[in-house]
Amino acid sequence: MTETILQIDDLKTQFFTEEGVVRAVDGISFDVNEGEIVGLVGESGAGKSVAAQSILRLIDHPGEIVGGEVRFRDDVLFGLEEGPDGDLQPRDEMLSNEDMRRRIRGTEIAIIFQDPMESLNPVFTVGNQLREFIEINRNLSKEEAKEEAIHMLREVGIPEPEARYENYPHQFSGGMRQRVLIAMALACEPSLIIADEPTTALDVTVEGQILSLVDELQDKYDTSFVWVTHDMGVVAELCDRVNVMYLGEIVEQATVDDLFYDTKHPYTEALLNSMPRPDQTVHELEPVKGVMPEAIDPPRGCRFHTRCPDAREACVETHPTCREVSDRDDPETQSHRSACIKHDEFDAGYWFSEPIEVQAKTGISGDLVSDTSKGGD
Ligand SMILES: Nc1ncnc2c1ncn2[C@@H]1O[C@H](COP(=O)(O)OP(=O)(O)OP(=O)(O)O)[C@@H](O)[C@H]1O
Ligand code: NI
Repeated sequence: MTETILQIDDLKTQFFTEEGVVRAVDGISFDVNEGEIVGLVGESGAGKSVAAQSILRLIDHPGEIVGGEVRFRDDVLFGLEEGPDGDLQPRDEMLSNEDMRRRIRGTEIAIIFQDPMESLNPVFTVGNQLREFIEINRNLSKEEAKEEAIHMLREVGIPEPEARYENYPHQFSGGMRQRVLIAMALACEPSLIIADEPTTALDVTVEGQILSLVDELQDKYDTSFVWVTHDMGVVAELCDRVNVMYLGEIVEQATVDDLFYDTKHPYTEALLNSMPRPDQTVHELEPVKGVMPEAIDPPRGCRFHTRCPDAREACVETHPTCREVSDRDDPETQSHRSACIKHDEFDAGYWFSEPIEVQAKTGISGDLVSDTSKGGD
C-alpha cells in the first residue's frame, strides 16, 4: 500500500468582505499519496489558489479557514474542535505557527508560485539565495551548500550553472527563473511540493520543457505534488489523479485516464471540449459557455446548472456533493467520484424531471440564467 501523505477533509475557506461572504473553498476533500502528482483544475475563480494556500494555512485577513481538516502524515496542519463555550477552536494537536513554518520552509513541504519574481529577492544573486536556503535548511557548511546549489541548478537544466550562480534574478529569463524556483523547492528534498500554476506565464515550449523536467525529477526524488492549473493539457501531461473544481467545490475526482476517457461530470466535459487537441483547428474549440457565477452568491442546487448543457429541473433543487460513481466491487477499480445527479448513485429524480433552458444550450449569453442563479443553498 502506498502511504497517504496529505489528507484534506471538508476544507472550507471564506473571505469576509463588505459585499458579503465569499465561499472560495466550500467543503473540498481529497488526498495525495506518496510519489503522486495530484491536479487541481478549474477556471479562474474556482478556488484553486485559495485551496492550495489553505493547505498551508497561508490565508490572510479577511480570509479565514472556517472548517475541515488537513493532515500531513501524522501532523494536523489544520483542525477545529468545539470548545467549552461551544465555539469552534483550533484542536490541541494542530501545529503551532512556528512548527508550521518549520515544516514549510522547505524540508518537508515546499511551495512554488506562479511569479518567480515574487519569490526571489532582486538584490541578491540567484546563487546566494539558493545557497543560503540550502545552508539553513540542511545544516551544511557554506562551501558544501554552494556546491549543492550549483548541483541543483544543473539538475533543473540551467546551462553553465557555475557562471549563472553569480547572476541576479533579472538576468534570467522567465523560464530560467521558474527553473530556479523548482531547484529551490527540490533542494531540501521535501516530501510534498505545492505548485500554483508555476508554468502558466511561460510560453508553450518552455512550459513543455519545465513539465518534463518536473516529471523527471519527480521520478528521481519521489516527491508528491499538488499541481494547480487551469489547463487540461498540463493535467494530461503531468498528473496521476485530478480534482476538478467549480465554484469552491470539487465536482469530479478521478485518475487522469478515467477523467479523460470516462468523464462523469458535464463541467469536466466542457473543460475538455475547450482544450486544444491535435486533431482540431482553433476554430473548432468550444470555450465553456457563460461565466462562472460569483462565489459570494452561488446558484442553488448544482452550482454548475446555470451553464450546464445537461441541466434539468432537479439540478436546481438538489445540491450534489461528490459520490463514488465507479464500480468499486472490482478491487482493481480506482475511485472515481462525481457530483452530478444524472448518475444513478444519486437517485435525485434527474431522469424524470424536465430539461431547463440554459445559456450553454442556446449559446446566447442572455438573462436566461438569472432566475435560477439567485439565492444560495
Ligand atoms: N483576498 C480575497 N478577498 C476576497 N475574495 C477573495 C480573496 N482571494 C480570493 N478571493 C475569491 O476567492 C475565490 C477563489 O479564488 P482563487 O484565487 O482561489 O481562484 P483560482 O481558482 O485560483 O483562480 P485563478 O485561475 O484565476 O488563479 C474567487 O471568487 C476570488 O474572488
Ligand atoms: Ni489561482
